[in-house]
Amino acid sequence: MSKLRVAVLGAGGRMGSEAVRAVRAAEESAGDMELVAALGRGDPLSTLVEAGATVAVDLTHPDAVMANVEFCVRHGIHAVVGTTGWTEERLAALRDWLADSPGTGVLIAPNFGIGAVLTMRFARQAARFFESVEIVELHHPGKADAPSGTAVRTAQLVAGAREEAGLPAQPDATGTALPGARGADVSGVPVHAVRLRGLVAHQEVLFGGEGELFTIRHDSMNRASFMPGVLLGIRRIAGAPGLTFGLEHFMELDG
Ligand SMILES: NC(=O)C1=CN([C@@H]2O[C@H](COP(=O)(O)OP(=O)(O)OC[C@H]3O[C@@H](n4cnc5c(N)ncnc54)[C@H](O)[C@@H]3O)[C@@H](O)[C@H]2O)C=CC1
Ligand SMILES: O=C(O)C1=N[C@H](C(=O)O)C[C@H](O)C1
Repeated sequence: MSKLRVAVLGAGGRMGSEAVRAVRAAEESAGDMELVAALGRGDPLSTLVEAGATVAVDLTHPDAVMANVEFCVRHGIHAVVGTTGWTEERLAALRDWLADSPGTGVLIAPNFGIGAVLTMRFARQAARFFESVEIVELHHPGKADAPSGTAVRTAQLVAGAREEAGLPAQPDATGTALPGARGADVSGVPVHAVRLRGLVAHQEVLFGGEGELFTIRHDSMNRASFMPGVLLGIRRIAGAPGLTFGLEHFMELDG
């Protein structure tokens, strides 16, 4: 079987440099992929074509990711995307590009951490049983966006499950508040973002009912924690044309 020819975009960054290491390590151990390009800011995207990349991993910046993914899709290069910033409008544009490039696959993974994916799944399952829910995400102070893509996705999943179950809006008697004191409202779920030196990537989903609290917490202690998910995405994306949103679709969670 031919090797997957992998390119990493954002290769000089915190996640990108870890992904370069992970792909090289997989090349040594499993031998099913090879790193053919490592692009930093300012490197031309044509390098991907010249290097014959078949899968590109994007770990750049919300301002850069759209142009990168559009280039990949238009050139039939599968993309595994960890970069955040995927609004509904952006996803709609991506679906249009993919419609013009059948056979090309794009994975958007709000979080590559296996435990983070499970957190989202379990939060969705728990949502209908509790009157109240709030999300606290905690990250390193170098993070460009707030709230995190993971927290937004978690809130959307929780909100969807609440709506399906016919739950009313959450109880909250707040009348006066300093702006931001109650967090950001994501689909009716308050999301609070903490930025603190020493943190990597962490999330708590807090559920409350009468006389009962239930907390789901996930901690990524380093960026190596995301790499099994990145490699899973690289290995699966060529067999999944179109848009896959969320690593859970490659994890056989219902099997
Ligand atoms: N899905 C997941 O599991 C994870 C996602 N992320 C996301 O990945 C993204 C990157 O995070 P970090 O590595 O912490 O950021 P970072 O700032 O350390 O690295 C980003 C790198 O991308 C480079 N860059 C910017 N524009 C570029 C372009 N057009 N082409 C090539 N390189 C470009 C920058 O120079 C920098 O080296 C963020 O959106 C972050 O939220 C981060 C951790 C896990
Ligand atoms: O910027 C980060 O660090 C992370 N970004 C992703 C997000 O916004 O959810 C994933 C993880 O939380 C780390």
